[in-house]
Amino acid sequence: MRIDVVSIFPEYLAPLDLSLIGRARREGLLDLHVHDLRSWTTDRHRTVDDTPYGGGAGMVMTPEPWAQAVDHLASVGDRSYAGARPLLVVPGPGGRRFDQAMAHELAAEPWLAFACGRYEGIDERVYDYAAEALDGRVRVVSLGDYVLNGGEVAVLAITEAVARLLPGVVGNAASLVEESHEDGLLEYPVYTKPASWRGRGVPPVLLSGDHGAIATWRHRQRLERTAARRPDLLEASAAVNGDDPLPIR
Ligand SMILES: NC(=S)c1ccno1
Repeated sequence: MRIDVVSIFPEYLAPLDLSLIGRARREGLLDLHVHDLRSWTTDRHRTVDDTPYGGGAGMVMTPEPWAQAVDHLASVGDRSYAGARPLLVVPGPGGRRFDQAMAHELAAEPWLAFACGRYEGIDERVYDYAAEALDGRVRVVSLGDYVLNGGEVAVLAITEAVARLLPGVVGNAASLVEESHEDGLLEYPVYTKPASWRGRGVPPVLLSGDHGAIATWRHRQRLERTAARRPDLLEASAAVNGDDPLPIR
């Protein structure tokens, strides 16, 4: 997978050099290109914003640098990928909610590009321009119903959630199963040595060696934890599957 990120703070993406994502890049599983939007400015101050038409607080990101960034991505597609175009993801509070299902969707894409807005946002005409230049593949995506100062933090989160699903990135693919949100349930509690710690023990079933009993216990823990913390997930599952949210009584 190739990922391009355009930002006025490229150094914000430095954490993508670390840990599993950094190793995936070094092993060629992930081809990451981070671009400074200001490299597509022409004035002495490398300006990327201006006052909003219609008034209001703050500044709006001007369209031209973004259009040149989009043109660069299209030219990369023409030059190196037989005319292919990336799916452009623009993080923003007004976007479609990012979730594990979308992480899988994005992980199936060969090429993602992220546009990190700042200030009060990007001139709306850029979205239309990008849609024309990128075969209509532009998606505004929100991590949640809250406001960040820009898209970079969201790109870090989305990139990690997506890249870890790529074959070979997470050492043991089995660890991706039974994770929270993979099948509509939260994950079960985990324990490790020592068996007795500051007067607290480990559930005896986990020390029993009875794998069937352990699996049953873990599933029940997932159901109970989901019911306690995220009942909405159970209601959504019941609405879709028509099943009793807590079949184990
Ligand atoms: N909620 C998201 S993803 C966001 C991006 C910028 N501000 O909020």
